[in-house]
Amino acid sequence: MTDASSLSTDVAIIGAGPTGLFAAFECGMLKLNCVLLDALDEVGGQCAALYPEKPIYDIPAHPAIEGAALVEALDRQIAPFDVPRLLGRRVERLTGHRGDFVLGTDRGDTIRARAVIVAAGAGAFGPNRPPLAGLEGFEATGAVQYYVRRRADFAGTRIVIAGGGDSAIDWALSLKDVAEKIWLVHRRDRFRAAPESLRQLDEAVAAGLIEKIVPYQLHGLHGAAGALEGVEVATLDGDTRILPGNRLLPFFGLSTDLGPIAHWGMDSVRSTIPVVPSTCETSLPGVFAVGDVATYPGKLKLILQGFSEGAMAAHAIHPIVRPDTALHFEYSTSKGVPDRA
Ligand SMILES: Cc1cc2nc3c(=O)[nH]c(=O)nc-3n(C[C@H](O)[C@H](O)[C@H](O)COP(=O)(O)OP(=O)(O)OC[C@H]3O[C@@H](n4cnc5c(N)ncnc54)[C@H](O)[C@@H]3O)c2cc1C
Repeated sequence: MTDASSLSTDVAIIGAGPTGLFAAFECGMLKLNCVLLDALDEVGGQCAALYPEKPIYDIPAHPAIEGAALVEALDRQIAPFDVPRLLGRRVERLTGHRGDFVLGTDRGDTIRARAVIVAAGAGAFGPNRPPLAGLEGFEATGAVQYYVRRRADFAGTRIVIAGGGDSAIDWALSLKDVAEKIWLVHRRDRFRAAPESLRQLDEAVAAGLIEKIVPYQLHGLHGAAGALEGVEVATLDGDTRILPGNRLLPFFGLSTDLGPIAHWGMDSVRSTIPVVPSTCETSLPGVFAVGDVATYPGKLKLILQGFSEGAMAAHAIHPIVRPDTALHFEYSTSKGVPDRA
């Protein structure tokens, strides 16, 4: 849906990442109507926008599934419920109270909802960018990128990868099969990643497929008109060298920002929203939070945890929307899912 401007629903779900999509399924199973809203033009949140080709290994019953494939499967799972979606719209305003909320988007849409699920993940997420002179010009041509959407785009390139965590190492390992050369730059001698990744990194370094550049940090970019010809790196003592890369992939983490959500009156702590662990209700009655944006003691920012939070929130919302109908817990049956082929 692209031009709807006024809608009424049982549940408004802000964020169509993996947990927002699955929360829509759980609402559907309980016969609660919902609407999905997302600031991005496509569903899937981080999985679609940041790592569509990266395998995910910790989704139950999927030994490995790529980000895009997971999103496609979640989307197929909610298809029977015909959930309206307002994409490319950022929710800016939330007013009202438990049982009667009004949401407003930056495109002028108005959505009335009896309950709200905030599945906003990292909020307005973006990469932490290195402070290098002339960076924008190289970003504009794609010589500097922060995500790998298609490995094929890096075929035959000479890539400088910067960072010392899982993303830097995983992408170095993944791209070594297509790139001409990979340098892995880190300001410390030691990398912090899963033991198996570190083992594979040692193997690739020994085989000459990846060259570790440590302890160095990014210092400058060389080239003209957006064409990268070299990446200058420096030690803390000021020794410099130039790596003749034509692509730079800095992996310095994501900066997170709740954006407008921070002004809706809910308690928040460092870009997350504390919730009651058994229901996922926030400090604002009738507003629930699930997935990466939700926090409570023991919270793991994993997709599988977001799925279970979506189920808990949907069950907690049922009495708000259907106060006169008792909810008898049932296992999933075809009864709950309309028109499944
Ligand atoms: C490189 C990488 C690898 C990862 N690998 C794994 C892994 O192997 N296993 C795993 O479990 N997790 C992994 N994760 C983490 C996983 O992607 C997140 O836990 C997951 O995406 C959280 O889902 P979510 O739906 O809560 O939020 P998100 O995926 O962040 O989606 C939130 C959505 O909300 C939207 N939004 C935010 N604010 C608004 C607003 N005001 N109005 C409208 N829309 C809004 C955003 O546009 C976004 O689309 C990885 C993350 C990264 C970056």
